[in-house]
Amino acid sequence: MEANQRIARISAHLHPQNFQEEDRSLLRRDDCRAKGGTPGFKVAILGAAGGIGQPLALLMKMNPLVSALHLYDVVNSPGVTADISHMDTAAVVHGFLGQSQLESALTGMDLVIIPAGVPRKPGMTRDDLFKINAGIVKTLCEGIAKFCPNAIVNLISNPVNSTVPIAAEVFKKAGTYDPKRLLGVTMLDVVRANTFVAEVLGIDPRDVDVPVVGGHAGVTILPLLSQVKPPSSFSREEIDYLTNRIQDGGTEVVQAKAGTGSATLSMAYAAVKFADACLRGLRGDAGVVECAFVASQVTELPFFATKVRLGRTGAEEIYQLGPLNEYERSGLEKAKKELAESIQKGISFIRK
Ligand SMILES: NC(=O)c1ccc[n+]([C@@H]2O[C@H](COP(=O)([O-])OP(=O)(O)OC[C@H]3O[C@@H](n4cnc5c(N)ncnc54)[C@H](O)[C@@H]3O)[C@@H](O)[C@H]2O)c1
Ligand SMILES: O=C(O)C[C@H](O)C(=O)O
Repeated sequence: MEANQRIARISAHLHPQNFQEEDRSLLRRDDCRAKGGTPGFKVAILGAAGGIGQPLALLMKMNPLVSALHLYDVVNSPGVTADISHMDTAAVVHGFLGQSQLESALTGMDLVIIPAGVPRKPGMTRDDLFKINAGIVKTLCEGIAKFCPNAIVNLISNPVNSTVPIAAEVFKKAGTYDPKRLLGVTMLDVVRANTFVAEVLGIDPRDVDVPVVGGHAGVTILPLLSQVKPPSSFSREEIDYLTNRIQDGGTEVVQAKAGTGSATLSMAYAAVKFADACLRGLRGDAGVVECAFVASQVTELPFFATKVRLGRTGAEEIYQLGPLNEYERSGLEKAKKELAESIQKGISFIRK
């Protein structure tokens, strides 16, 4: 490559506002070249300049499985890109600003993570975000269907119980839908559940595994405390305390942030934990199992969060719920009632 081409390539990914059509082929070639020669996956973050997007970009830049990291937003992506790109880790970082650069941001991606959209303020439910976020998710998924239809999608934008059905409908309309590749991110519920259960048991949260099923809002978040690992028993008081705290974890943060947003740092941690599991699955690692909100036949609902096995093609196996106690069976009925409405709301938004 000529010296002037090398400079143009560097300039194009540091200053996405100056991005020219002819830069595209240079960027593609650059994406194929992981610094240090390590092969890896290409990952895009849509909403990369936001409260979740920035720490998520930081942590993905540190992930050795990532060779190219595309940071897309409608504002501020040049600054975030310049900042993150100075980290001396292998992933090559490119920034993309605004709808006209969505194609370049998405082309060739293996994994697309979507934290784009508005967060809650105190007093709001996640469903109150539907009005704004439904349209954002629709537009971004139309881009994915066009420019990287085979990518795995990790959808974070709320209300997840509705945005995942929206994404599915967009992909169906475009003829690109593969349920295995569309995953609603519920990992933060598991991260919280592991932490709160570990506090009660007085053990290291890294040694705890709590399956959290259902969906990602209020009563639809259903921790299965009877299936906690290591096997543990809880008093009725502890079960009530843990179930409520896990279901209200998001609200706890929204209230503490007092109008400035919702969980961003713990969410970025959870998103990276989940994205890393997806990438290990894509690489062909065996036994990668995490909870996610996916198309499912575990209940009568078309989508449901359970443990899934992640493989080369996405969510390759959806696990059944396992034995539930009376408390969990009653929680499941409440969860399904609310979930059914949220799922239908998402589907109707596209089919209307
Ligand atoms: N699934 C979960 O567990 C979970 C956890 C926390 C937050 N969330 C949700 O994640 C979303 C983002 O939260 P946040 O705190 O990062 O919000 P934020 O407002 O800080 O950031 C959102 C970013 O999205 C960008 N954006 C808006 N429209 C866009 C578009 N059309 N294309 C690309 N980018 C666009 C904004 O410019 C902003 O940078 C919210 O909907 C929030 O409720 C989900
Ligand atoms: O609670 C929110 O609005 C954000 C997110 O869904 C969370 O669980 O923290």
